[in-house]
Parts: sequence; C-alpha cells; structure tokens
Amino acid sequence: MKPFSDDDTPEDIETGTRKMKIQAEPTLPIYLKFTEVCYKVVIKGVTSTREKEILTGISGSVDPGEVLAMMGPSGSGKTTLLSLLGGRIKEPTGGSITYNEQPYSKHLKSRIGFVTQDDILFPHLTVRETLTYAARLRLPKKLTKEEKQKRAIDVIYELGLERCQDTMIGGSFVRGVSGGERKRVCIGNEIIINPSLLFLDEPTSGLDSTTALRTTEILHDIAEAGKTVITTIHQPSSRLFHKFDKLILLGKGSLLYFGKASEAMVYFSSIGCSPLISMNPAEFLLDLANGNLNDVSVPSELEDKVQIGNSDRETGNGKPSPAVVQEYLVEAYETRVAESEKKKLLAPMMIDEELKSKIFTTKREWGASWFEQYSILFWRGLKERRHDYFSWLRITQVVATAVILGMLWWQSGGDSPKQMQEQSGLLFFIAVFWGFFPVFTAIFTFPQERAMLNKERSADMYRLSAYFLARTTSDIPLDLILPVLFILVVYFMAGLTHDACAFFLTVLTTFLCIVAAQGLGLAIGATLMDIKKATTLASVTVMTFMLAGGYFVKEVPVFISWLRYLSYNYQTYKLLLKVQYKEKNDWVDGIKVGNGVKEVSTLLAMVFGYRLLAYISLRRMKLHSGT
Ligand SMILES: Nc1ncnc2c1ncn2[C@@H]1O[C@H](COP(=O)(O)OP(=O)(O)OP(=O)(O)O)[C@@H](O)[C@H]1O
Repeated sequence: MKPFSDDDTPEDIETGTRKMKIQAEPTLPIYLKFTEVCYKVVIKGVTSTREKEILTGISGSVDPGEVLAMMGPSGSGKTTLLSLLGGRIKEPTGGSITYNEQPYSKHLKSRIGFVTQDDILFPHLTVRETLTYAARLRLPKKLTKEEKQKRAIDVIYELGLERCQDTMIGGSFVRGVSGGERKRVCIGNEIIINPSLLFLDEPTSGLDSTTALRTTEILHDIAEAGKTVITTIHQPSSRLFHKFDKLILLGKGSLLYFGKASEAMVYFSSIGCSPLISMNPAEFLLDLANGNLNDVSVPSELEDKVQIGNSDRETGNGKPSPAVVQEYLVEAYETRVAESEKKKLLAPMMIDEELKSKIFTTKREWGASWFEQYSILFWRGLKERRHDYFSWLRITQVVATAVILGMLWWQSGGDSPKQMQEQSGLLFFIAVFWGFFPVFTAIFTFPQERAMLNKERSADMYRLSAYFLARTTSDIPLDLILPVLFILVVYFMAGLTHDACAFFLTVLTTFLCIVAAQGLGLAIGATLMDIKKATTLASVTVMTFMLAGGYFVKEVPVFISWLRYLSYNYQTYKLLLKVQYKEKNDWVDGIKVGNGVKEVSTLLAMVFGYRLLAYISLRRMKLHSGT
C-alpha cells in the first residue's frame, strides 16, 4: 500500500481518503482542436422526414494537462459534442475535429478513455474483479498477466478504492458500492489503459457535493499527469467550477462561450450580463444559457427589445424571452470572440512532427490473444450470470412447476396406450416449458449485457467471436443445473420410464431444447432494442412453434408444415416421446416412435441455426449502434 502523501490532511489520513497521485507512465500528448462543428440528425416521422440541427458551429480546443468542462442546460448538445470529439459518433455534419492536427483514426481508440453517463458495470463482480478483467483485456499483450493485475491494483489505490475493492459493484436489486465509488470504478476502467484523452459524460451527476469535488480532483490529477480531459457537467458547485481550466457553454446547440473558465464571468459582464446578487458562477451561467434573467443585470440592447413590445419576444413580465436572450448571447459571442478564437484555432500548431505521426504509427492490436479473450470472457460470464441463473425466484419457479407437474401426473405410468396418451401431455408441457422459459430469460438478461457489449466493443476490447463463443459455452454448465433439478423432481414423481439411459436422454433432449431457445432469445434481444417489442415477438414465435407442433392439430396443412422444422418444441416433444416409449409402442399421440436419429439431427441443426442467427443479429447490432 502506498504511504500517505504530504498533501493529505489529518482528516484524510483518518478517513483513509488520501489525495490521489495519479502516477501513470507518460502518454502521447494529444492536442484536441475542433472548428465549426455542426451535427444534424434526420428524424423520420410517420408522414414526413425532417432534419434536426443539434449543434451549430462549435469551436474550441484543449491541450494536454487541461480539463475542459462543457456546461449547458439539458438538451443543449453536450453529450452529442462529447461523442463527436471522442469518436463515438463518427462524422460531424460539418466542421473539423483534429488530434495533433490529424483527423480521427481508428488507431486513436487505444488512446481514448470514454466514461459514459450511465455506469455500465456488471453488478455481481467486485471492484477488483471488474478492474482486473478490464486490465487483462485492454492492456497491451506485451505485459504479463501479473503485470496487468498489478496495474489494476495500482488504479484501485490511485482512486482510493482500496476499502471497497472486495465489495460487489451492485445494481438496482443488489446492494453494492456507493454511487461515488461506482463512478470511480468507471473512471478506473478507462484510466487503466493510461489514455491520452479522457472523455467523461456527467461524472458528478447524482453525487453529493463533497464526492463530486473529490471526483473532479481526480480529473485534475489525471490532467496533471499529461492527459487531455474533457467532461460534461450539469450543476457544479462554485468550488468545483474553479477546478476547470477551460469552459464551453452551450445553449440549444450554439456556442455561448468558449475560453478559460476563470474568465467566463468577466466576459459575460463585458456583454452586460452580471449577477445582481452573489451567486455560484455555474448557476449564473446556466441561468443565462436557459434565458432566465432573474437577479441578472440586463444589457441595454436586451432592454430595448422588451420596450419595442414585440409580443412574440416578450414573456409579459418585463424580461426578454429565453429565445431573445439566447439570440443575444450567440450574437455577442459571434461578434466579440468567435472570429479571434477561430483565427487562433486555424493557425497551425507548433507540434512536433513526431507527435503528429505517432497517432498513426501505433499498431492497432488486441490486448489479449483470441484464446485469452475467450477464457477471460468465459470466466467473467460464469461469475456474473450465475447470479441470474440461480436467483431464488428462478429456482422457486422451476421447482414449483416441477412439483405441480409431478403431483398432476403422480405415478402416471406409461404402460397402456391410454396411460401413454395421458403422459404425452406431460412430455408436451416439458417441451413447451423449456422452449419458453430460456427465450425470455435471454431477452430479459440481455439488455444489460448489450450495453456492456456496446461499450466494450467500442473500446476494441475483444472480438465478437470470442465473446459469442464464451457466452455460449459459459451458459452450458449454468443451463444444465436447473433442468436437471426440474427433471429429477418430475421424472420420479410422475413415474417416467425407470431406466438410467432414458433419464439421461431426457436431460440431454431438454438441454438441446434450452440451447436452441436461448439462441432464439438472444437473436430477438439483439435485433429489437425495445424489450416490450422483443417479448411480444418472442411470445408470438414460440406460440406459433407450439401450435405447429401438432399436439393440438394433428393434420397440419402442407403450407404450414414446414414450421415443424423450425419448431424446436416439436422436435423436443417427438424426441421425449421416443425416449420414453421406444420399447413399448410403435405409435403414440399420432407420432411414429422410431430411433429418433432424424429428430436428434434436426434439433442439433436448430441449435446451430438459432445460435448462428444470434451471432448475425449481434453483428448487425454493432452496425446499428454505429460503433
Ligand atoms: N439521434 C438523435 N435523434 C434525435 N434527436 C437527437 C439525437 N441525438 C440527440 N438528439 C437531441 O439533441 C439534443 C441534444 O442532446 P444531448 O444528449 O447531446 O443533450 P445534453 O446537453 O447532453 O442533455 P443532458 O444534459 O440532458 O444529457 C436533445 O434535444 C436530443 O433529444
């Protein structure tokens, strides 16, 4: 453990919250410049399509060692600008963004850390596990596993997370670390790669002012270590505001101010807007950007606009309307500052040629080999998802269903055709239950995983194929336990064929049905972003498969009979019948009892088919997100 530093107050030492010293190795300094950045989106309505302008002509710059804060009311375009600068949205509609005077390139990905607004973390991993997995996936291959683990521990100490390193992250239903600690873990996830550029979307939202200040101090320390830090911020306290080097103030997508944070108040007073009472500068600036001029001195130009009495522009209370204020502020910035700032930005920077070329010369490579990626993701998936699989709710659901079925078909026997006919209802239910249940589990658990997949794939952490195979194989042990429990209860309560081979074949058939169903669930979850739409489509699909299964209607019309080759429920049902009655009868429930080879191969084909569909949907999902 690192010793406490001289800067730590006795209180820090007592509470263990020492001031951080970010001691990362040197990084490539990156000078970020953006001029006249515009961004539009096309909004498709039911009857018409229109363009919406989100950002208009935003210019600014930030150097290594500086923290640039972006402020503005909600919806003013902060996140959009941050995403454009961080390469998360690929192309601005206009203007240019350069990194050491070079345009964005994929090589930059490994030099950029991006902390999103939502804390996307696995709730059941501990702080240390989260950071260790990130280090093992993201740090260069040349480092050993031990060195990567050490880096994770260093980050834990740098961010003051040592006291909660073995605590689970937690989520909506699991108690875990505090909001401030969770935010620090998100920051740790990004600084672990020692990025040159660090982007953060509202890192202090939802934190109390002391924790927010501590988080901002961390950003300051990170910048001091030679990194370029850009953050959006919602409502900073005045202490926090003074920690920023540069400031961008946005209002409805337009630039109201760019410059040193410490000079913002001087600039606004120079255009006639200053607070009439003592006020937090951040609060004053946000009021201005919102067009709220309460307790603010109004410049004479704006006063005149009220006196003209243009009803559209007045709010009726003697104050100009927000639209008029916004127009005035944009115009004031354009006429007094924008030109000189643009000139400065357009002037070529005195940057070493080496710095320019280094952006492209770094070889883009994965932090781990394909097999390592697979193995890390396998163990991580197993650790995380075992909680979903073995929640008390799921166990109760499965065991309760099994007990009810066992009681309904209590020692039903399957010797006479009548008994077989009755028992076939139970087998049909098993095929339907294990055809439905995993589809919905996959759909419900996937959104969280999708967010993580998007985040990690945007940072080039691993190949999709490694993720997919790890997910598929880590599901296998988890998938086996609940069905085995279920079948153990049902099998002996209902008195199905007392034969070890029949028992294991029943388990195996159910398992194949589950793997196919999960593939379908994953494919639907990855195709439809909306969980409501996904559950509706899944219900309709599985219902159709169930009906086409031939249990209710024996003679299915030819044009619909092909559905039986998609219906894993039907193939499962047929196989279960064969497993139970192969020695006893030739026909049960209108189905010929044979050796089952055809059904096994059809079911296996479905397992591969639905998994392949899931893989294609995941690939397409990547394209949807634009990352
Ligand atoms: N893809 C999109 N399609 C339609 N509108 C969009 C899209 N992206 C952003 N917007 C709109 O652009 C505006 C700016 O959004 P953005 O998320 O950048 O704002 P913000 O300042 O970060 O807001 P907040 O502080 O609430 O997060 C909003 O009105 C938002 O609805």
